[in-house]
Amino acid sequence: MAQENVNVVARIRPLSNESNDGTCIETDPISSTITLTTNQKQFNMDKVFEQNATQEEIFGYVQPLIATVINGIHGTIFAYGQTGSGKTHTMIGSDENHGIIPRAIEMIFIALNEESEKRNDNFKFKISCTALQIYCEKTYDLLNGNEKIEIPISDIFKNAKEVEVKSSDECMEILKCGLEQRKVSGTSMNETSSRSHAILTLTLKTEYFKENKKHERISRLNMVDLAGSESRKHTNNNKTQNFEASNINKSLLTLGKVIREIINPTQNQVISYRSSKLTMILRDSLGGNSKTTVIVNIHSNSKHATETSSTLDFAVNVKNVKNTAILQEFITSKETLALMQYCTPAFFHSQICIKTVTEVQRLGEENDKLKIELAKEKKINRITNKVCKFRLLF
Ligand SMILES: Nc1ncnc2c1ncn2[C@@H]1O[C@H](COP(=O)(O)OP(=O)(O)OP(=O)(O)O)[C@@H](O)[C@H]1O
Repeated sequence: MAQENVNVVARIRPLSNESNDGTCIETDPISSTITLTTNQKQFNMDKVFEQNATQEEIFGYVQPLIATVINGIHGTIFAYGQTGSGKTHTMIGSDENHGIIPRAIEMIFIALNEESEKRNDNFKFKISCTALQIYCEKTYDLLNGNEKIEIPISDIFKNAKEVEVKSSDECMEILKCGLEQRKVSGTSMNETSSRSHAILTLTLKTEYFKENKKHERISRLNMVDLAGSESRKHTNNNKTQNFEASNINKSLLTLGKVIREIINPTQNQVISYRSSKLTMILRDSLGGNSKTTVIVNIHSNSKHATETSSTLDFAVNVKNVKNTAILQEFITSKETLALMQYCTPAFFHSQICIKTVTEVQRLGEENDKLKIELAKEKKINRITNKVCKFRLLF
């Protein structure tokens, strides 16, 4: 269970023609460095994608993370950056030019269907999805058809509507319907500006038998399209948009604060995950049990130099966050499976049961070891008795 840093990749969007002020950065893709030309400050990333990078190239970079989710490890990909920097373009894209989410869904279905064909009947899988939005510090379920019902944050994934999907097309159809409920509005910075953070989660359950043992894996892939930070200087917002922007900025500031707390812990400090809905949901992805990639989207026009600088500061900080991703596998022996027949299916699938099963399995294994030791001891006793009898004869 090795610790691993959050992986951070920068994607520079093409310069917009809002002004002819040129760019505020220089990039070196070989050393993955971005230099802010206003103060020559250098920022080191794990990878830098320049303006002409395609959606395929970006997806190619996150493919290994998706492969690990397919193999039973939790994963998170999230896009961070100022408004209009290309987060939704990167995560969702358009019908003609798919972003990470539709490509990831397709990859997962292809991989699991192939595995299923390869192993004949000895491989089953189930995929389900949830879609949430955090709008003005309230969490809503994008799949329940009623955007007005706020869902309680305590155990959010249990409270969210989870829909089982049988194909990538079905999954995309459902998520698209959900995303249509998302709060979006036209601002002076972006005609289709997201006013909420969207969190789409796929849960993958796979099972197969090996050496009379059932191997079950349950992993989650969180794909997050954050709302973008906004500077009042560059927007011409109405009252509602200003209220939304201040909530977005507040939750992004909390995200930054939590990250600074994780990387610079002080004695007895409790990380303030609970200070915002976003950090509560991303808790496992930042300093927890997940493999995480953050894509920082950069709007490099010179007039956005201050926002670009703060995005790059965020990138450098989040790169120092360490996660410990653990294989989410439950192995059950034939004996335990037999025992489980006495449980109701609901009980069987509950967390409690999984814990009980793991405990029963652990005790079973301990029992097997004890039996072997006992057998060895009996054998030694028999030999000792024989030696004693033999000695008595002489
Ligand atoms: N790499 C890119 N190549 C081509 N067009 C891009 C790229 N990145 C962004 N755009 C375009 O810029 C506009 C704004 O992008 P997008 O909506 O993805 O920004 P955003 O960061 O999600 O903004 P917000 O935070 O306001 O929702 C869109 O029209 C999008 O198509």
